[in-house]
Amino acid sequence: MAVYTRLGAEALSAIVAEFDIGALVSAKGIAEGVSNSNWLIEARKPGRDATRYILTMYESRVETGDLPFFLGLLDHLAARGCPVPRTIHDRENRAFRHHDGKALALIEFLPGVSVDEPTPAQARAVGAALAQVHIAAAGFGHERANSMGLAAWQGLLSACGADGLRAIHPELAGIVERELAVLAARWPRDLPRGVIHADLFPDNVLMLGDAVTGLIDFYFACTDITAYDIAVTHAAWCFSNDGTRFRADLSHALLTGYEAVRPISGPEREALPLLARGAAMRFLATRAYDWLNTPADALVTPKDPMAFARRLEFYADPCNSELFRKAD
Ligand SMILES: Nc1ncnc2c1ncn2[C@@H]1O[C@H](COP(=O)(O)OP(=O)(O)OP(=O)(O)O)[C@@H](O)[C@H]1O
Ligand SMILES: N[C@@H](CCO)C(=O)O
Repeated sequence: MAVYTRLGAEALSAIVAEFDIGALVSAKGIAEGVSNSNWLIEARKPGRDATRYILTMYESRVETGDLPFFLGLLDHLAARGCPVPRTIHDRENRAFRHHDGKALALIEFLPGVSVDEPTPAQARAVGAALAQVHIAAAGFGHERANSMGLAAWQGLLSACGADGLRAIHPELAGIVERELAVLAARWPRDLPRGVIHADLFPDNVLMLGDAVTGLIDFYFACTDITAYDIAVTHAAWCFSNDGTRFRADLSHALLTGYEAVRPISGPEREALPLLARGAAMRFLATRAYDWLNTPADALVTPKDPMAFARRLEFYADPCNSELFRKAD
């Protein structure tokens, strides 16, 4: 269970008292998520119904210096009608505060559940919501470099070493060497850039039926190639979990939904096959590193790097190069 910090009832009540949300009614640790500690809390003002919130305590993977960017972005997008949670500021109008040396923030609770097996209608809605974020983020005015770009993939994979990669799968070192060389030589430099989510997996999208009710977990958000975010979302949504089965129906729906809100330009479309190889490499790199470096007794089970090696092979196959061509 990913609640790394224990907070007793007194501590939780004291934290809640720093916000103008009434008194604490209930608090429950949330098992999902691996980066931070999260609680679902309820608070009530006198004579009102209880309201739900998410309390997040940032653990070592999130830099406190990045919080003004992440939390400011949520407020910017929410104010422009995007389905993202607002932050609740404390009585001194601060978006985050500290407790026992760790940063914490209170975030609006949004209804919905994460889907395991998306339908085309759901993929379409996610594509549209992603495009809405790309447009709304344009006026945000703050920048954050992508800490998970090409240099980070190279660093993580070289830390794994060829022997480590071969221990995961006999062919993995060869795939990584070949693909990193292609990505380093051909990574686009002149495509439109903006703020991107960079990790829009199904577990970071809350849905009710076919509607997106929440995009969450913006803790990899950064300034990078806008179309790279389409590629990340494509890699995350359009395959079976193990990466063995490509879902053309979800791919078509995701891209169509996106284009209903923000057109994909000719150069962006041309670059998508390569950007998708990069997206697959990004998650292959972090998963391979975690696979080799997570202690056996850790609270979290590492995710399968081969699921993204298979996606990478799919995107690199010239037979699939038509995949991102405009349909219809
Ligand atoms: N604003 C919200 N409204 C409703 N539920 C939320 C909200 N934010 C988070 N959750 C719930 O908490 C869970 C964990 O949140 P989140 O994915 O942000 O955690 P994390 O540890 O930062 O994630 P990750 O490990 O994916 O980086 C989500 O799966 C969701 O169930
Ligand atoms: N969404 C990522 C984990 C967080 O970056 C993955 O599935 O590997």
